[in-house]
Amino acid sequence: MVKICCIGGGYVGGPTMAVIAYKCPSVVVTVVDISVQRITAWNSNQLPIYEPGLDAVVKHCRGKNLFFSTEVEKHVAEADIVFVSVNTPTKTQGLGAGKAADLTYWESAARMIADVSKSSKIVVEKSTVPVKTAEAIEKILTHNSKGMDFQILSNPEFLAEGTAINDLFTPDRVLIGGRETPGGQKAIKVLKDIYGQWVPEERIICTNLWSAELSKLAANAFLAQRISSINAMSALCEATGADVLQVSHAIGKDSRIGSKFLNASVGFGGSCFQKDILNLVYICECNGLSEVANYWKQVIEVNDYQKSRFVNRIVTSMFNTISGKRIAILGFSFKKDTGDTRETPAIDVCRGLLGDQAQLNIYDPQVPEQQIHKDLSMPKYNWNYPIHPVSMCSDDLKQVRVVRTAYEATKDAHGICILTEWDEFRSLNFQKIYDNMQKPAYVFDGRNVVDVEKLRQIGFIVYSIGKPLDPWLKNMPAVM
Ligand SMILES: NC(=O)C1=CN([C@@H]2O[C@H](COP(=O)(O)OP(=O)(O)OC[C@H]3O[C@@H](n4cnc5c(N)ncnc54)[C@H](O)[C@@H]3O)[C@@H](O)[C@H]2O)C=CC1
Ligand SMILES: O=C(O)[C@H]1O[C@H](OP(=O)(O)OP(=O)(O)OC[C@H]2O[C@@H](n3ccc(=O)[nH]c3=O)[C@H](O)[C@@H]2O)[C@H](O)[C@@H](O)[C@@H]1O
Repeated sequence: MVKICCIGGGYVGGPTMAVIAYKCPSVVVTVVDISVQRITAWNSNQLPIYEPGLDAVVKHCRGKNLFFSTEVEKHVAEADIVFVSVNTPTKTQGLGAGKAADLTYWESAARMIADVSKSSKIVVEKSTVPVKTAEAIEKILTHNSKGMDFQILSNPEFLAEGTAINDLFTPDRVLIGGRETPGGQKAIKVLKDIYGQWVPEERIICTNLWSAELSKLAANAFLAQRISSINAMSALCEATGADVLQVSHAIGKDSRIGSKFLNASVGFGGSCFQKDILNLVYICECNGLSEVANYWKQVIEVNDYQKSRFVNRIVTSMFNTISGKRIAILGFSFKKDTGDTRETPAIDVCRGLLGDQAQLNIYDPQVPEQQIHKDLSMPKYNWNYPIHPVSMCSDDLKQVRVVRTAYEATKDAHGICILTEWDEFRSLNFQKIYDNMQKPAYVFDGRNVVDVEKLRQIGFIVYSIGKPLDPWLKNMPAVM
């Protein structure tokens, strides 16, 4: 019986291992984490992450062939295959600060594997890492191997939050990179046989280690680039009277371009796009490829521009002052169907509004109040100037109220900002909301979820990213 241990029970480790256990009943899977709180939650009815469909998968296997434990060393020692799915955030200090990946957690996991192992193992990079990380990990493991054989595989994860279970059940592809040696190829086959229990063979791509590592960074860079491209177009649409929804529909019909991932928005968020592109930029710079680095950096510059453009729109639309005005923030997570707020555009938008002295009523169906306060009060690292993190003034933070419904958030507000595309925002009773707001009442839709014409008929002044401007906004001074 194959024993798998996964170090790191986060957004990737938890769902990925749950699905392997579900699809491979003969494999015993144990997820280990140093966070007692997370493991306790995995063993409870309140899982540590909100992900549609995850509860059912976990309940089906937990206690049978899926286990969650804080006994990290014991389970690593017993495993045949060790997945490493620890966090790899952007470095905030020292060499490469603001861009390079911080591999502290990864390295300590690798050293621990070397220390506690008493048998040969396959070690799988599940975390997203800089290309050539496997080489460093190999060195750590082989220098401490005591004669055991460690094969390193790169098996990056492509799931997206909010659709993780579906993505894992029917992945577009599974990527496995390994050494081109007999030992490396044998290890690839072991992992391929596991995925092969539910993923069709033609969807399992096997490459060398460096291609697998780089493909993960490249995939995220290409995806984020599409969003920055359509967001750049959204600014031009607003300036010219074109409609970004019509433009994305028209270009997406070209099968070479394709229709997915062309939704203009207030900006992309999430724990990975910015981090992985910065990492790519750093690797390019280290390899002397400054033109390539600058090209990818621009994807993030446009994303930052889109967030500040949105804040500027709000301020100028409201007579250039939002001081003391109450603004309802609908949605705080970085996308719908997740409670994750890492790098959510809502943080930058809220900080921008608070910096202009607004009062905020924030509502999100999945993000707890304490998380919102934590996110807004944390010093903000600017990736260009990482050594000067900016903190919010504590008086500004006192202007934040977290509420429990969209109706509560919008009561007596001057304006509404929609920052996450939660389905429930599409079916709100906007007439009722309008009646309870200050006038003129504004809606700033950062996700193109509302019916602009319908809201204008009710009486709202509506701004929707990339849509033809409301006559009210056209007469306001230029904002960029
Ligand atoms: N979040 C996502 O949707 C995706 C993330 N990734 C990548 O997967 C990796 C993990 O991401 P997330 O799961 O989102 O991170 P996360 O922060 O949710 O989870 C990481 C977990 O690792 C644990 N950990 C850290 N060091 C440890 C150690 N030495 N021993 C045991 N546990 C340890 C932490 O306590 C934490 O619970 C990252 O490299 C990320 O870039 C890849 C694809 C999708
Ligand atoms: O490496 C990772 O962490 C993952 O990053 C993304 O997944 P995720 O960040 O969970 O979610 P996405 O659906 O990609 O959305 C990211 C951000 O882009 C925004 N977005 C997405 C699509 C779009 O058309 N427009 C747009 O603004 C979303 O609202 C969200 O803020 C990738 O889609 C995954 O393939 C990858 O595994």
